[in-house]
Amino acid sequence: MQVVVPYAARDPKSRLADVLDADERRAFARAMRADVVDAVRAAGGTPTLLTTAPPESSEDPALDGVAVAVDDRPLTDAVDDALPEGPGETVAVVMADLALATPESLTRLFETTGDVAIAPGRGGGTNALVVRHPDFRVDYHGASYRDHRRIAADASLSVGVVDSMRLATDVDEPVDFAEVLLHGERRARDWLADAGFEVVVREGRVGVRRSE
Ligand SMILES: Nc1nc2c(ncn2[C@@H]2O[C@H](COP(=O)(O)OP(=O)(O)OP(=O)(O)O)[C@@H](O)[C@H]2O)c(=O)[nH]1
Ligand SMILES: C[C@H](OP(=O)(O)O)C(=O)O
Repeated sequence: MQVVVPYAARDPKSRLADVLDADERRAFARAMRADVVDAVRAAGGTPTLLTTAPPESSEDPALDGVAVAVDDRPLTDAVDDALPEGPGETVAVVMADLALATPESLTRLFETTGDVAIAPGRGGGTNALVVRHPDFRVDYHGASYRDHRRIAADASLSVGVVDSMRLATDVDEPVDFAEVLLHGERRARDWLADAGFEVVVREGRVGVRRSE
């Protein structure tokens, strides 16, 4: 399966700016991206990094052999351009900030039937998609899960939904670090741990703190 992995290269993960400086956000975003690319490959997918700017050649050995498409238009336009253009084509879209994605969870997504299969994100977004029909188009940001269901319904397309904690967890805000530290198994978890983040329980609630 062809799998597009969108990646915002210029100022990644701006909502983490309160806890990570710009270099750290870039490094953490790359760690998540590497985990996603590995998981896609292990699930039998062929990843193409859809990035707003070309990676520097020495930037990331995890991208060795990965096709790169540079498109600096907004996310929706860039992804739309990568979707199936004719019958019989299938393209998946898996966001680069799914730090908990595993080969097993992606295999479930890839095997979910429907003209469109959607893995919703917590908070109303769309973390991953499989598109098997040329009439489907994306509309990201906001309540994009609802918007994507509506777009599919308007085009009389069938929709499968994947109920997956791992695919529902995109890392947008510092509170999401707890999920990565608790459930992550690879680079993104190690990056946070190396940067001094740890899970804390305060008044019965799980949070994170960074050691000095
Ligand atoms: N190619 C491409 N990818 C994007 C763009 N905007 C976001 N992405 C990627 O899409 C996924 C979801 O992005 P968001 O969480 O909405 O945005 P973000 O840039 O990662 O983070 P914030 O700056 O905190 O909003 C991530 O993998 C991003 O790297 C874009 O304009 N173009
Ligand atoms: C791309 C966007 O991500 P979010 O901003 O919800 O993390 C969405 O899922 O529509």
